[in-house]
Amino acid sequence: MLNSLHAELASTRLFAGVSFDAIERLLEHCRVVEVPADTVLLDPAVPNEHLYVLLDGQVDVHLTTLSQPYYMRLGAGECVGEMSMIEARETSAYVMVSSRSRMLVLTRDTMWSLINASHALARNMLVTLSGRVRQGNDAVRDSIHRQSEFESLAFVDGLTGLHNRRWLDQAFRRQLERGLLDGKPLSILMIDIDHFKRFNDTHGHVSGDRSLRAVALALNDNLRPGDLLARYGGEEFAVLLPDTGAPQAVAIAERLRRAVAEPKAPLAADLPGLSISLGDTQMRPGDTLERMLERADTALYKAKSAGRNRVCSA
Ligand SMILES: Nc1nc2c(ncn2[C@@H]2O[C@H](COP(=O)(O)OP(=O)(O)OP(=O)(O)O)[C@@H](O)[C@H]2O)c(=O)[nH]1
Repeated sequence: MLNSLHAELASTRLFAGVSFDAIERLLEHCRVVEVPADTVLLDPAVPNEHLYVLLDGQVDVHLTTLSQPYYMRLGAGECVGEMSMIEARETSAYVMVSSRSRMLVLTRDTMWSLINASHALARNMLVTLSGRVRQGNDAVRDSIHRQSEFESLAFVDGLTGLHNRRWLDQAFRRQLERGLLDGKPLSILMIDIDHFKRFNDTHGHVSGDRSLRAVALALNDNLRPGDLLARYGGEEFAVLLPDTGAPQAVAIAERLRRAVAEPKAPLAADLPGLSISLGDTQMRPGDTLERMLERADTALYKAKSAGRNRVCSA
């Protein structure tokens, strides 16, 4: 019986390469148990008194609650409960038996006796613990990565893929502060699609969305790498042109207007074309983002009143 157990243990992480002569007597104190599926083996709220070496079956590790998906699934050859055994503390996770399992159960005393009796087992324990630390680090890194993905998603407009108003508020403000310090010129354009309500009413919202994306792409394709573009809201866009004075800003605005009115490769080729109106303004001493946006908006309103599909300056 013991010899067949040795054979099984020899293929586990904890007992790999361990000479059983030195520990045979200690193993006699251990139990091999069968545990049905859905048994909660470890629970952070319940003190743990055992280390389990999985001989057969499968257990799931859940980090926060058992109702959350498992974080890690462990099979034959793995062990659980070693950290709480060594530290004599509560377990750091839940462990639930996910399919009927056979396990060798060690008490804390037996575990320490085994570690004292076998260098190989002590080394295996170190390697196991180091693996747990690495898994912990990986989990932290993944969660930081996911968090930064969520944060960057919070700055992106879902329909057009452009940056959104929240991003604009920060990025434009930062750039304006830099401009005020450097004393270099800086311009802002406000852009609005012409008669977009009529377009939606005539062709439907789905076509409206496609055209909105096509306009966003045309704007993006016709700006320089350092220019900042955002969807301001609805069918309105805003552009910040760093290091750009009035004549150049008007030329860029004109290039954007043409790119939409006379697209080279229209994305929504099956839909009627659209035009945009633009208002531009330049940074003045002591300017604020709000004042610049307001002036650009007033200029845009002039462009609309003057017949649309044109650029007007503040
Ligand atoms: N399809 C679609 N339509 C939108 C979206 N956001 C805003 N709109 C529509 O854009 C239209 C804007 O209408 P208005 O503000 O009256 O302006 P307009 O019809 O473009 O007229 P002018 O600006 O004066 O040329 C509204 O009908 C909105 O519903 C969007 O994400 N998708």
